[in-house]
Amino acid sequence: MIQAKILVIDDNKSVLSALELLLQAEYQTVATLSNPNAITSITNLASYDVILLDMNFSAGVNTGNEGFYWLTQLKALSPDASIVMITAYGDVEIAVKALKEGATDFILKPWDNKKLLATLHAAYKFRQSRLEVKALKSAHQNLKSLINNEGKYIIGQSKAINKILKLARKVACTNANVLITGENGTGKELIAQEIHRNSKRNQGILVNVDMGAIAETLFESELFGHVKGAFTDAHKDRPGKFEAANGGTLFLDEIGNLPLPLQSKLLSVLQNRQVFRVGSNTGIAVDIRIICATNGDLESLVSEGHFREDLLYRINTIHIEVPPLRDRDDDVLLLADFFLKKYANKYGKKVSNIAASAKRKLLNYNWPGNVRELQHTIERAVILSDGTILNTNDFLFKTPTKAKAIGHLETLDAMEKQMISNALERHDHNFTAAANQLGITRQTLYNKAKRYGIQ
Ligand SMILES: Nc1ncnc2c1ncn2[C@@H]1O[C@H](COP(=O)(O)OP(=O)(O)OP(=O)(O)O)[C@@H](O)[C@H]1O
Repeated sequence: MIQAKILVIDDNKSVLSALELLLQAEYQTVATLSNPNAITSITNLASYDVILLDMNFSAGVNTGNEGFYWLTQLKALSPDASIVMITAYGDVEIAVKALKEGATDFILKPWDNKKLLATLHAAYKFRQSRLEVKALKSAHQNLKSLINNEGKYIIGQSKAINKILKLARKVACTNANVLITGENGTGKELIAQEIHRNSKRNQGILVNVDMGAIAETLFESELFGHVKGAFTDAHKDRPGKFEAANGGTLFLDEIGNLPLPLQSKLLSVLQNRQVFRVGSNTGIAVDIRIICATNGDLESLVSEGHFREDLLYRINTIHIEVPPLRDRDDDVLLLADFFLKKYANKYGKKVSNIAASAKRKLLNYNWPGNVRELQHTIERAVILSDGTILNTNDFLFKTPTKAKAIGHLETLDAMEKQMISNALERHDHNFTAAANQLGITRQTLYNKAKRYGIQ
């Protein structure tokens, strides 16, 4: 017994009972309707998988026009149903018209039981595939919006970040290739996400390829895909990242790692907008926008002969340079606060603030690992915290803190204040050690720190 619901609409009562008898043996639910005007009163119409619809209802009329009318009504009320038309007055022309107007199939009266059952079964299968495609499409759509909006937004108020965001949003609506450079952990990937999110391609996905994480032997197949048998482990056809990013954006991180032979292949893809899977001579058209990133100096790689100059010019139509965090003082505390709230919430901690002295410590630190290091520092401190405030002791740095330049300070007082602050940071607020370094007594240091409001 097939777990499906069939509705038969025909004004001829003997046809209805014959069909009901035949179909009840095969299908779980069979309903009949002799007057099509009553379809609007069927509350669960959309739950019927297949509707078998007669084409003539008024006595003496056999044009089929009534059937076409009810076909349109049913399609509007239950767009996913498979509708099979049935008539005693059919010809090829009517059958073609019915299919064009959305019927799934067409049956002539008198019918052959076996053929009718086969037709209805095919119509039922067709409805199932249609529903599956619909579900997959919606899952795909959800997945895309999940990938594109991981909730990672750029936090920052420094001049540098504002300038970058302005530029990123400006170039987003074009198809220009973008090169993002900057030290590790400065937020290059977030900027690529921001560009994609603000572009017309945001209905497609942003595919991320970290060239630093792929073994060199796999580069080609990862990027361009392969066909079955192209190499020993190629057991089946597989699309590469270029094809996966079709209609969206391809983010090539650590582009400096791309070996020279593949640089030529990348250049050719960018020029011809088609990819060839490894082992295939058939080009596949791709519509993608490329964003590349590197923490290295591509100009130097070019002069050393490790990077193609023509490729560099192709990928750097727009160049975005992200400064290191140590040069974005205005962002440090904003980011620290953002990560504090994020991780306090994630780990269910009460901590909600950073002490003024600890803030100074964060500001005086060099952040060689940039925002990623700040993020991990705060996460660690939040996990280990017991109270509501993070103190200097919660931040332990292995590398030395940066000494704030004092050359630009204009008064002796300002210089002294900065020197005292630097010494205290360096010695983790150990007053004896800081006083030794400055060549003053502990008490003098204490008095001066108090006078300058250094805690
Ligand atoms: N301005 C920012 N606001 C919020 N989070 C940020 C910001 N910049 C970086 N991050 C976070 O810091 C981490 C590192 O950022 P991202 O991966 O974008 O840096 P990257 O420059 O691409 O690093 P790499 O060169 O190592 O690939 C990520 O978790 C990211 O979410």
